[in-house]
Amino acid sequence: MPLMYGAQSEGRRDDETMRRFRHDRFGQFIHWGLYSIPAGSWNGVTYDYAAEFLPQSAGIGPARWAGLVDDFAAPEFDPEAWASLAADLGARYVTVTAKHHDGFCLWPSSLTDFTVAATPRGRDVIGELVHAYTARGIAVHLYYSVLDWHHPDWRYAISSSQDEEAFDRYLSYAGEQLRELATRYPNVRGFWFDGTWDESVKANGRWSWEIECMLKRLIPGAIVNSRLRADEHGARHRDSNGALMGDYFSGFERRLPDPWDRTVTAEDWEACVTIPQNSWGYHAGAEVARTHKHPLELLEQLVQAVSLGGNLLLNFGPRGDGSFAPFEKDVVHTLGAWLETNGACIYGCGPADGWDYPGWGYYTADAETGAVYAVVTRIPVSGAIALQLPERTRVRNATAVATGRPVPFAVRDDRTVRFEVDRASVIPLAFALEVEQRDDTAEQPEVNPDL
Ligand SMILES: C[C@@H]1N[C@@H](c2nc3ccccc3[nH]2)[C@H](O)[C@@H]1O
Repeated sequence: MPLMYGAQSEGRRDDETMRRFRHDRFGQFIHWGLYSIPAGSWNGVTYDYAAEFLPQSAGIGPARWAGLVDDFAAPEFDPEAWASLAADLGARYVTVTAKHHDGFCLWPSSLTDFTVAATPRGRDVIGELVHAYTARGIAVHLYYSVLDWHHPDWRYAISSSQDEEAFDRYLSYAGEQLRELATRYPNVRGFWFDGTWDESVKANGRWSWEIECMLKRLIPGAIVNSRLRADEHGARHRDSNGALMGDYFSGFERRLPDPWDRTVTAEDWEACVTIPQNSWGYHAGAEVARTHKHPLELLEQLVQAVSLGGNLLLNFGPRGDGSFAPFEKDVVHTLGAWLETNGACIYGCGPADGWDYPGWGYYTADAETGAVYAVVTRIPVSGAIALQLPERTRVRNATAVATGRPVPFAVRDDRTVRFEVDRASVIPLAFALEVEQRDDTAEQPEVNPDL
């Protein structure tokens, strides 16, 4: 159907900025704001729901919530230390909350007083972070919530002409804030939109089209996630013709596609996940919870995402004072150390065409060289890893990515090779496979069944 405000382009972007985003594969999400101070509790009551939802959970109105501005002193906020942490994690980009649903701005916006400028130290948090991350070669994306609980003209739905006039004022405010962000911080790489599911926003597809045009005019090559967009019929993420809007699909929140779902490889996409079960902002309960994910679970999610052609955005919620909790530092050390020696199977990689999901782990392939990686995350009781090869494919040799040492394997038949894996191996265990195509006339591979 003809659309005025559908997808602005067809297919994958192939410019340098998007190729870099695709190559990066791994990003760090940062949720930090006023919600980080109460950390899920209010007036002595702890609310289990996500910490950044405390105003809703505890019924705190905007005026009372704004009282937290005086407490946002952040004595431990150290942008260079945050950038070092991102580098240690192995993240190639960071997405930082410039404004979350509560409407508090982490930059000194001229459009409202509800910003860091009103805090005791008045630091331009976004400006200092953009400088520190960029200086470390880490790209920055700015998170912006269209949903805004603080602004008096926010509406969930439009049911009167007064609502329409108010919400038009709100969209003008949000549009000017986004212009301000793109103008103040022109070297950010992208914008991560959220809070766009309400009827009021879905009814304003033209506004979302104009925002995408404006940001890409102010910052040529800027990357925008699909959550910003609605078309004129209210279709989100993909327009009414099914075409992806924005530059990558960002509908996977606290979940990944199934490891065998190859349909997702048709688009660029990113999944965002938390370390606790469900809190993006710092929740004091997470420090003692036994429910947050083990670092190796998170690492497996990264490998799974790459095996399906996606990026993983892993969330960290700094405490109100600007420090990071020990359980988050554990994740940084575990993932960073593994990526230090195994990053070849992640950065610059994507799906390994023709290599079906094996169950014991994932296959990835280097997008440039075609090198295939087998990444083992579950060692079978037999200790034997069987690889089902694509047709007419031969494995010439295999090396352990972490050590570079050759790894023996048995050719079981013309479609199966088998590795013996030490069950005490540190997993994920990545093998680099040198493969070649066999033509039909070539001799059958030498089978050594007794291995
Ligand atoms: C990326 C994540 N998206 C926000 C969000 N808001 C929601 C409202 C309803 C249901 C799920 C939500 N996730 C979370 O607070 C976080 O910022």
